[in-house]
Amino acid sequence: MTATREHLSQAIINAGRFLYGRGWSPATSSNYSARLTSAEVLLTVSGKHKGELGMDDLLAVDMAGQSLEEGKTPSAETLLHTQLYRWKPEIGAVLHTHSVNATVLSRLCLSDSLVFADYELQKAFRGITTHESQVEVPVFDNDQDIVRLAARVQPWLDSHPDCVGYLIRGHGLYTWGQGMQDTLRQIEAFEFLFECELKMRALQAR
Ligand SMILES: CSC[C@@H](O)[C@@H](O)C(=O)COP(=O)(O)O
Ligand SMILES: [Zn+2]
Repeated sequence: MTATREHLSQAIINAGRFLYGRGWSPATSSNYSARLTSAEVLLTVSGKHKGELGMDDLLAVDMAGQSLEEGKTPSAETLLHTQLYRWKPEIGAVLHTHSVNATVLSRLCLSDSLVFADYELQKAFRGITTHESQVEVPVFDNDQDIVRLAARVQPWLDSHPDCVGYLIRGHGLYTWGQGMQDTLRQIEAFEFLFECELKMRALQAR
């Protein structure tokens, strides 16, 4: 195993323990990846418990999402990862989670996107320097056909080069960053904003 692969594998395993511990990757849900080279991505295999990942629970895929390792099945959502690495060469890690708050908020949102504004924590996202900004998060309808879902995500990415993440309705969150630490910070920031938004809505409904 190369030093890069070993290092990235450990980063993914650690991320899984953290995200499962926070309750954001329950019941084998979620998938995680990191860029190995310009042509290959290290990704979780399908169906494993994400709090108990081992070195063997990761595999390399090419940028078309094809497995490069016999006997291992890549995540069912591989294409949603590889499309992000193809979209921006600076992306080094992608995390997909299934928190309760992401699931509930995405179901409450009847429009095509959520907009966060006036939260100081927006500055946790790459490129944002003030609360006086807007973070728009698109919400795509869920689809078991991942090719079709990826095809609906792509035009949004192409027309929103500053997009920092998206929700899939009733399903979960995708976000990305230059490295695993950036991406974990964005997951935490999203989860904070989702919880604030749900609390605000609950109080306003009284
Ligand atoms: C346990 S249900 C969640 C899955 O359907 C899927 O959405 C998911 O996130 C994990 O799929 P996986 O194939 O293990 O990467
Ligand atoms: Zn999922």
